[in-house]
Amino acid sequence: MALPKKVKIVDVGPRDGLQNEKEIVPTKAKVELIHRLADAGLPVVEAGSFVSPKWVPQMGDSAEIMKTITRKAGVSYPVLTPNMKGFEAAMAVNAQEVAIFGAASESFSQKNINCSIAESLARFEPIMAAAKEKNIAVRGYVSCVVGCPYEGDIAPEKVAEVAAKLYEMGCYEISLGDTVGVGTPGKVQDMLKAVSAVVPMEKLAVHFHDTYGQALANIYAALEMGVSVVDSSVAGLGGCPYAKGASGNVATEDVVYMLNGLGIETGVDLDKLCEAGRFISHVIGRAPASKVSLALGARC
Ligand SMILES: CC(C)(COP(=O)([O-])OP(=O)([O-])OC[C@H]1O[C@@H](n2cnc3c(N)ncnc32)[C@H](O)[C@@H]1OP(=O)([O-])[O-])[C@@H](O)C(=O)NCCC(=O)NCCSC(=O)C[C@@](C)(O)CC(=O)[O-]
Repeated sequence: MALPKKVKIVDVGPRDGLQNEKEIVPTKAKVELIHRLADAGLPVVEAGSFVSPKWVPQMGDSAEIMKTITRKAGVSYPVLTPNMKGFEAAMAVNAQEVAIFGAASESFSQKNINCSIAESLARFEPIMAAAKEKNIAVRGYVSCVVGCPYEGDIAPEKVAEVAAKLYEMGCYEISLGDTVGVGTPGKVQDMLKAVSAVVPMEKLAVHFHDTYGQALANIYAALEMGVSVVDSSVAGLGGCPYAKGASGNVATEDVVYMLNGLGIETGVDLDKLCEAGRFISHVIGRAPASKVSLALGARC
């Protein structure tokens, strides 16, 4: 299949990235990062997460962030909402898009959101109903689409089953998360084949962590199958607090560089993006986990 001409990049750095930092990043720096990402041309910047602050204290300032950011026209700022409490909190600060998050692994579902897959879907029902009434877009995540930190390999059919349920419930897009980054291109294509049999390919996004250095190859494999939405994290920030050892998402800088090389349009300014990555890396006291950012930095 021909590669897509355009790819939508969803930068999840301010959420997926910063939720896993040991030190809590100051709210002011998160706001600045979100502004810089929007200014670099990212059409979607995941801004925070309305989960329990006892579970993920790093996201405890999401309401403050949503109240403080200047929202750029044409940019979406989704936030995670695991239940009605989170959804209502997100509505109180005028979120226009939310994301619900389930898993294809029972064990991961229990560790991450303290309930079974079936219970999680039941919790999402009232969110979907309320979102429909308020005209709020809902994105659906499925974690552990290739492997699980507790159960090992996950069957593509199980991923397809959960993705189909989220799609039938009304999610406008389903993001397929390789939470622990164990996927390789063949496995990713097998998984996408199963999922696209029940959810249209144009409604699917891929979300790869780069733990084993496979993320770019996996993205290319997904593009070959017709996927045109890619999640990534500026400077390769992140990991999941309930997936020990998982490294950050693939770096947005590296994805943009690859897509530029393929002649695929993203609307993202690579220089501004690298600046945003260096900014947040300076705040957290680490070099960016983006090879492209390091290579371009070395040339300056
Ligand atoms: C889902 C819950 C809340 C269930 O947690 P629970 O303990 O089962 O919930 P509960 O309803 O029994 O409530 C317990 C306490 O939490 C409070 N609470 C309950 N809900 C909320 C809320 N929304 N906001 C704030 N507070 C909340 C509630 O008020 C109560 O407070 P207490 O009475 O003890 O003081 C919990 O398990 C949780 O917060 N988990 C966090 C999960 C998380 O954030 N994981 C990381 C994001 S997912 C991810 O990274 C993967 C992804 C998406 O990137 C894709 C991939 O890579 O695979």
